[in-house]
Amino acid sequence: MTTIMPTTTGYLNAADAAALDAELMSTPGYSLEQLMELAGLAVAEAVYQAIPPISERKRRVLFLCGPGNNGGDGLVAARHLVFFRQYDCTVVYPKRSNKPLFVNLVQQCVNVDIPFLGEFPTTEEGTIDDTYDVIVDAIFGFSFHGEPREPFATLIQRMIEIQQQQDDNNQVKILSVDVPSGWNVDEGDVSGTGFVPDILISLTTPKLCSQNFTGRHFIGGRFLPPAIAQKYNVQMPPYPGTSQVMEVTRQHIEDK
Ligand SMILES: NC(=O)C1=CN([C@@H]2O[C@H](COP(=O)(O)OP(=O)(O)OC[C@H]3O[C@@H](n4cnc5c(N)ncnc54)[C@H](O)[C@@H]3O)[C@@H](O)[C@H]2O)[C@@H](O)CC1
Ligand SMILES: [K+]
Repeated sequence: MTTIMPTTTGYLNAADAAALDAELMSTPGYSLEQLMELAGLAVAEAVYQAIPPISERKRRVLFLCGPGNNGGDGLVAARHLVFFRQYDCTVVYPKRSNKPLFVNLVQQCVNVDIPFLGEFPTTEEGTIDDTYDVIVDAIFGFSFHGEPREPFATLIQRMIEIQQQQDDNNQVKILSVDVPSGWNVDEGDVSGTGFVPDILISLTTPKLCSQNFTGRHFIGGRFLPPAIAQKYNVQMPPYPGTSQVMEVTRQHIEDK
């Protein structure tokens, strides 16, 4: 893991995360397409670092994509991982947005032969398919509130079932994008789903819910202008070289 200096980020609550996002896209600023492309590239890079390629075969990656921009980050990441070459990606995208941005992102995935499913894949015997190396949870991000509704509640339940049926080796890793889906953005798993990902990639800066997260934690989103960072009292981590992500520890995040 890269060691970082104690110049690092704090935690953002849901309201500030949404305000920061809006500010990034205020005029003149970034477009949503730009930010999503960079966010998705960071997610792909985090997958690559956490579950690196192996020589025997391609890694299998299952993306669970929700109805909003968190799901869009997943669509972008799936495409980038295919271009990284050692990964086979499958996308579960049950509630497709008809906005042009999302229609295009889906088509870009189809163009690189990524299969799309409407629900969590099962085996020929009808059991849950747990033969993936990694599941990317891109269901809900910082705009999630309340209790998860269907069909996404079932997707979250499937991730929990896969974790429960694994032995200590934990073959299938689960990587959540920005917020573990089903968690309250400020308070964490208050509805008691029991879902805890192995890996989290926080975009721009960690959200409050990740304060007690003890798994591997990456930060991505290398696009924060200094004035906005200062306004929200957050800092970009010192990303190494050309990397879009940086792995951090809880202490790094809190040592402001
Ligand atoms: N600031 C950043 O760094 C960027 C953030 N992006 C991503 O955008 C995300 C936020 O995107 P959005 O604001 O679109 O929101 P989300 O993707 O968090 O989710 C919103 C969607 O979920 C639905 N929803 C909310 N609560 C629900 C519930 N209880 N049951 C079922 N459905 C529910 C809403 O109706 C809406 O369709 C971030 O978390 C991040 O992943 C990137 O795409 C762009 C850059
Ligand atoms: K998520």
